Amino acid sequence: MKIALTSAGTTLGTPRTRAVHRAIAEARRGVPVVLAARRPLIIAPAETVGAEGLRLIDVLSSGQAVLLLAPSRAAAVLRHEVEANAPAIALKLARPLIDAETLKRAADPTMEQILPEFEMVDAPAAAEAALALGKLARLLPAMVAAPVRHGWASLPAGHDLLSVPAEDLLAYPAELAASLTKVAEVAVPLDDAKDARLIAFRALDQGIEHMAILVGDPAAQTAPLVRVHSECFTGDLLGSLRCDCGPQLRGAIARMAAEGAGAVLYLAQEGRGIGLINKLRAYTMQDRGLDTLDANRALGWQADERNFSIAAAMLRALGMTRIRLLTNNPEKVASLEACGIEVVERVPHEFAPNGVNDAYLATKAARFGHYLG
Ligand SMILES: Nc1nc2c(ncn2[C@@H]2O[C@H](COP(=O)(O)OP(=O)(O)OP(=O)(O)O)[C@@H](O)[C@H]2O)c(=O)[nH]1
Ligand SMILES: [Zn+2]
Repeated sequence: MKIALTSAGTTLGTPRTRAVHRAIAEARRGVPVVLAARRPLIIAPAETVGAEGLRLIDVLSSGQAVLLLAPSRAAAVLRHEVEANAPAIALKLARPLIDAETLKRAADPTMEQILPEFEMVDAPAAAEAALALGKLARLLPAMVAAPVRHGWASLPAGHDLLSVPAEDLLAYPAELAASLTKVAEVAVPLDDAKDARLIAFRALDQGIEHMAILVGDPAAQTAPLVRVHSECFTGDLLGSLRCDCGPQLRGAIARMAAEGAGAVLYLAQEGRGIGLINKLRAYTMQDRGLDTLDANRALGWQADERNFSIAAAMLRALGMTRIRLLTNNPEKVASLEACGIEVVERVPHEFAPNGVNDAYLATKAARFGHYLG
């Protein structure tokens, strides 16, 4: 099959999310994809593209090849300031594209920073969508990109690449929230709340499920107690002392049990939406002296990449649009209200520092504006 035919979203009336899911799978394997736009690009993540992928880009593209980075990462690689609000910064790459290892190091500040001098050039128009694909794939937001060669669609078999519309990548977060469906509901008595039920929500995104943990019958209350909790493998499951997530999760459930009702939304948005592996990389940067916010930025991510429209959609499906929110985070309140949820009260959810997470909590107060201590 040739490139033009694989552009899902327009063929057979398939939802526009389908091309994005396929592109995510290709990106994670390091296979280049065509970014369909007025000036189409062939792109692949710096983190996963190997020698073979780079060779394919060389064959299928012409014109200036670049490495696209988020401004916060580009500034470190270039060793000078860049426009912080630019959608992406482009660094010139010489052809043939041969050095996959250097590209990986340029993407990843946790690796040894043996880097050549890079030169900044104008970013292509579709650069933001290219970086969006890296982020959706939970890879480092660093993409190799080059203009698609004229006549690319008539290349021999074996060179057929998936094509994904740039606009579909940018529209994806909103499409995702709209795709949520309730798929299972069952009683699961918990240590801290015997009268608990789990309701699973599935979005059209590769099987990551979001859970609602209901204690009692919160929807029957005029403004039930709700905790919107982002998944934390290290804190929730392993009891990591680096954060406060474990005590916040168990504490929320215990409090709801004491009140007789409440709901915890357990969102598959690990590491404030950057994914577990990137959170572990952010921890490495924190061990080198950065705080939690600057560590995210050093990797090319924003401080908080969560999509709270998913939480709002779940609350609506559960019949809870007027809530008391257990949180210390003013952004969470604002984000939910922006999605149409009425937060009638913010209920503090503070736990004492444990000797390891003290600086993390202090940063949340000082730099994220959390109501703490
Ligand atoms: N990127 C990153 N994520 C972290 C770090 N520490 C914890 N997290 C993640 O932060 C998320 C926890 O956020 P929440 O519990 O919703 O907390 P919050 O936004 O700080 O607000 P509260 O409602 O007050 O707790 C989880 O997904 C954790 O994995 C870190 O150092 N870096
Ligand atoms: Zn945590």
